[in-house]
Amino acid sequence: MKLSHFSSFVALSSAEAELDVMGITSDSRKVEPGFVFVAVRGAKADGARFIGDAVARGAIAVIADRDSAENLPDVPVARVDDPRLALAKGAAALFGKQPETMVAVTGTSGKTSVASFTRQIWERVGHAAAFIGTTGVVAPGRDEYGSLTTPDPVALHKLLAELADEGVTHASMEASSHGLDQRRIDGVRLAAGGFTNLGRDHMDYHPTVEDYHAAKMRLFTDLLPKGAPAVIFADDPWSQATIDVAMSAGLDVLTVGRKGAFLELKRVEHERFRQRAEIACGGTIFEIDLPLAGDFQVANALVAAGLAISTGTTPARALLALEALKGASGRLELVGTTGNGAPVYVDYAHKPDALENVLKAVRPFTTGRVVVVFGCGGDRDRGKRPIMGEIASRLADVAIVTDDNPRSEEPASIRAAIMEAAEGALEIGDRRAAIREGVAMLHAGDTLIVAGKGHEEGQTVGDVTLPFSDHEEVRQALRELAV
Ligand SMILES: CC(=O)N[C@H]1[C@@H](OP(=O)(O)OP(=O)(O)OC[C@H]2O[C@@H](n3ccc(=O)[nH]c3=O)[C@H](O)[C@@H]2O)O[C@H](CO)[C@@H](O)[C@@H]1O[C@H](C)C(=O)N[C@@H](C)C(=O)N[C@H](CCC(=O)O)C(=O)O
Ligand SMILES: Nc1ncnc2c1ncn2[C@@H]1O[C@H](COP(=O)(O)OP(=O)(O)OP(=O)(O)O)[C@@H](O)[C@H]1O
Ligand SMILES: N[C@H](CCC[C@H](N)C(=O)O)C(=O)O
Ligand SMILES: [Mg+2]
Repeated sequence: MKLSHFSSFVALSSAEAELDVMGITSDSRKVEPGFVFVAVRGAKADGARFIGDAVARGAIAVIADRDSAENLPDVPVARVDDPRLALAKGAAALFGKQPETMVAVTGTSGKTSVASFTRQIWERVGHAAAFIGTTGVVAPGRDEYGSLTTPDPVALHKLLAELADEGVTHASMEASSHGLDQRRIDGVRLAAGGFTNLGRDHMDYHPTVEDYHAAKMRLFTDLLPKGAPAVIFADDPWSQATIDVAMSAGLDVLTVGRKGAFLELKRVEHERFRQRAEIACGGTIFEIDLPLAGDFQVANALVAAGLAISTGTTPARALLALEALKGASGRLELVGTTGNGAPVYVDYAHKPDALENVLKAVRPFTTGRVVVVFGCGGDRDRGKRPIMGEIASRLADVAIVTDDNPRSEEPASIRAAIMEAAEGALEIGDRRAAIREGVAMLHAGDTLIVAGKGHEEGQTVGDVTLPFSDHEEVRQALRELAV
């Protein structure tokens, strides 16, 4: 491809426009001959420092910040206001294809669930559909474990082009606040966007909750074309602010939930492992049997149905498809029950609102005690630790505080920060031992939630990620208890 394909977002001389581009990256270590290197300022380093390295490895052109003051190398350097945006646009131009209908969902909690549900609805109605998010990539013939919630633009556009080549026509993805802030999806052509809710998260990255909300709002203000559908959960404290932003951006605002106008939740009857919902859409009432536990899953299902309907699926087919939904791995997932019938769930609540919701969700079906095993990640928002400690001790009968990816931090000090506000909690650092203790104490009528790691397959201590699965540990503990 000629560099001239980049001319809509970088100024190029006629000689530069004729250069052949073989690839694009913001990581000098990944540069191969013929690549364009984009120097971005990161959280840890300034990419401009690596321009020399990139050129030595064969970069034929560099895109950099207007004010990066590095010595200029012997290749053309295009100056832009926003190198991350240029990276996203460049990756989109270079890979050139994506599934025709794509939606993105943002919000503090529920993104993985909504994006997964949307894919399942599309699949059910006969589309070749993909999911891209925290748990990885799911598409016809693919089920891959993931790392970032929103992949970096180069990985993302490479994947989207592969999916399009494989015949995938529909894709739903998660838009994390990091991803939106870092322009990771600015090159994606989106048909619709979704919003679930806003709570405390990533306060290590965003200075204030307003800044965090604004980062999420880029989906509506900067990424969706005017008139595109914005499916917004209506019952969250941040719903109105989000609706206002989407309205001002000229989007077609479709609200869902008890206060929803597009999909109105009229009534829900909860059972332990399923719920029956009455949903009004365009004057018709649909009665839907949702095979999932947890109030919040009704909200997630409504946002997903809204996304599917607003991109062409009929309401009847989209809502009927909810009856066959499977929960995303590790989201209030029933992994087993003890001999005396106490259920054990694995859940991904690693932030305050999620923990609060999941503990409240199981209470109505717990005649005995709610037991929770949880921790907080190292090198992440420290402020959430006592908040989650307080929530666990208030909403669970037994809280066991353990380790969850301590990373570079001292595990005991993370636990101490949680314990400070977790009155009466037990502290068992070793997560395996904590899960065994939680399982062993269950009586008939109790419920155990193992929270924080969900689908994860490792425990990161220092720089090392050791294999670890809450699913596997729960199964093992249940087996041991049975003998
Ligand atoms: C804080 C953060 O978001 N960092 C992401 C960001 O890195 P960065 O730009 O800040 O990188 P940096 O290390 O400061 O380096 C600056 C630049 O110099 C380059 N460099 C560096 C060294 C070198 O030798 N040569 C070189 O060119 C780097 O490639 C980079 O372009 O951009 C990178 C490429 O997209 C990401 O891989 C990286 O994610 C890190 C690994 C990460 O842990 N991110 C997490 C916090 C994250 O993004 N989480 C969200 C939300 C999760 C959720 O709640 O669901 C997600 O979407 O996953
Ligand atoms: N709509 C919701 N409202 C509140 N809590 C929710 C909601 N949906 C899910 N949760 C809780 O949040 C956890 C994570 O859910 P999910 O993975 O769908 O969200 P996410 O936004 O993708 O999270 P992450 O940003 O961590 O990837 C669940 O295990 C559950 O505890
Ligand atoms: N995407 C989130 C996931 C956190 C999961 C939890 N298990 C932890 O390690 O803190 C993050 O990287 O902050
Ligand atoms: Mg997610």
